[in-house]
Amino acid sequence: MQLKDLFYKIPLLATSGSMNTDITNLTMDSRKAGPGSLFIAVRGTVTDGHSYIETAVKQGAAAVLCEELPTSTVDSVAYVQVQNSARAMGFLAAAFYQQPSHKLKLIGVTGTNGKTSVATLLFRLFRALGYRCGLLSTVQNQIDDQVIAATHTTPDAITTNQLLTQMLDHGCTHVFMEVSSHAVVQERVTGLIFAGGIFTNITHDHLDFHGTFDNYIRAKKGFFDQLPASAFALTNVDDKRGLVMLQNTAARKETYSLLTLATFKGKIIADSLFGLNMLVDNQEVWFKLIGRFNGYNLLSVYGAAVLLGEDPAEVLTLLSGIKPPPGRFEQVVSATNIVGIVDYAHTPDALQNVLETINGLRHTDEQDRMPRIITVVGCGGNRDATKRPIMADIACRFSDRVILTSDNPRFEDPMAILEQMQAGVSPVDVKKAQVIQDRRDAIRQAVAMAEPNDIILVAGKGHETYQDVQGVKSDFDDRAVLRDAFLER
Ligand SMILES: CC(=O)N[C@H]1[C@@H](OP(=O)(O)OP(=O)(O)OC[C@H]2O[C@@H](n3ccc(=O)[nH]c3=O)[C@H](O)[C@@H]2O)O[C@H](CO)[C@@H](O)[C@@H]1O[C@H](C)C(=O)N[C@@H](C)C(=O)N[C@H](CCC(=O)O)C(=O)O
Ligand SMILES: Nc1ncnc2c1ncn2[C@@H]1O[C@H](COP(=O)(O)OP(=O)(O)OP(=O)(O)O)[C@@H](O)[C@H]1O
Ligand SMILES: N[C@H](CCC[C@H](N)C(=O)O)C(=O)O
Ligand SMILES: [Mg+2]
Repeated sequence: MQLKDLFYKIPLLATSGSMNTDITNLTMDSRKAGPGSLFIAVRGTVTDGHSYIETAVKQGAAAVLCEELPTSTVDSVAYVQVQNSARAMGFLAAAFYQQPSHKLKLIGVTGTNGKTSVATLLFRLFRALGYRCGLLSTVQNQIDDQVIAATHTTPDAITTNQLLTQMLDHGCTHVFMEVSSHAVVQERVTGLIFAGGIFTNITHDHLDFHGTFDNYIRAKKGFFDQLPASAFALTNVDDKRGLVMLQNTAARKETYSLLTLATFKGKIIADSLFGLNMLVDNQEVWFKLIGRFNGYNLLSVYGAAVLLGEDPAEVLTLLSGIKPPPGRFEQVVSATNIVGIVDYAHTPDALQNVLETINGLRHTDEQDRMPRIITVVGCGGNRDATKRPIMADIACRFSDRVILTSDNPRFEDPMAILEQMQAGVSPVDVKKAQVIQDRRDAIRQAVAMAEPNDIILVAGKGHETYQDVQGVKSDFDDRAVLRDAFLER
């Protein structure tokens, strides 16, 4: 494709060299640039892509897109200056891959918690309805049965358009993707045409990146602001910010609620360790998912499916048979009936929801003993530090015993993270909490402490199969560690 054909919707500030230059690939990483590449220089959080323009050119890049033209240029290379390269990259990537998002129904899910759950349920539901589908999620990307490892919750614009093209080639008609707040701010979803957007909820997270909660809200809202009039925007009106999200959207506004009037109305009849019994638009249904928060997820999935033209009764029948995604309230039960629950709760709200659910589900046993809740939890390094003391406090308030441990420390000192968590434990709860830095030892200790019928919540890593320490990812799977600890007991 020629360079000039890529600039649909992008105002150009200046150009040098030939706009007829042939472009065979796009990259924002100089290390991947080569002959035929258009290197896009993006200003990042760690470094500035503009510093690598010369390297990319030396490696053979055919053209450069940047916000600031370099002082010395190479005659055989084309240079294009734009106001915002990250934004331009969104439109360029869509143009380079010939607008794959226009040719299928792309649904985006945003919110602090529930994105993976909702996107995965939609993917499974639409496959059960007989469609070929694609999924872009934290756990994995998928084209029907083909699994493609995910590096991010929302991939960059080039990867997304490339994956959408593969999905189209496979015959996919529907694609469900998570839209993280980082992705909105970094323009990773710019240039995509969505058929629908779903908002789950917004609570404390990522304040390291967004600075303030208001900025975080604005980032999420930015996704709805860019939806076209042909799309639907489906929001949770029980969330304080549910309607704010839709304030400036051109899309058709639709709502769901467990508490009030809405386009899609649900009510929880019963919540047990075996699933949820709900009324959805006055139809009684049993679902395999657990917890009130999953009532919201299921309702949004139902609403989106109906908005996409599916038959409500058929949707409910199929949805009632669908299992939760991996690492979300996943149970591992010991031979002596100690109930292990592995859950991806890595925000204060998610942790509180899961613990409230567990508290609501436990009953006294035959000996009239109330099962204890033992929580093993940590917080990730190089991520929002302000959630650490809050999560430790929540763990203690809603559990009988707590073991604070490492999550993915990344490049931080694990003990420093744990000290910040400990600072949140209120004096009345100090006796409940202990620190065991090594996550395997922490899980083993929880198992050693547990008696039959007790519940061990291992929170924060869910489906993850590694632990990231100093940039090195070693094998680690909470579910496997728990299973082994049960066997060793
Ligand atoms: C904080 C953040 O979002 N960082 C993302 C961002 O990186 P960055 O801004 O730090 O980039 P940088 O290292 O400063 O580099 C700037 C530019 O120079 C380029 N470069 C750099 C070095 C070089 O030698 N040559 C070169 O060309 C880089 O390719 C880049 O284009 O852009 C990169 C390329 O798209 C992402 O891989 C990277 O994700 C990092 C790995 C990350 O951990 N992101 C997390 C926080 C994230 O995005 N999470 C959300 C989910 C959050 C949630 O909702 O829970 C997600 O969507 O995954
Ligand atoms: N609708 C919801 N409301 C509140 N908490 C939820 C909801 N759905 C799931 N959770 C909790 O949040 C955890 C993460 O869920 P999920 O992976 O679906 O969220 P996510 O938004 O994709 O997270 P991430 O930002 O990491 O991609 C779950 O393990 C559960 O504890
Ligand atoms: N998408 C979230 C996942 C956090 C998961 C937790 N295990 C951690 O590593 O902090 C993030 O990137 O902040
Ligand atoms: Mg996710």
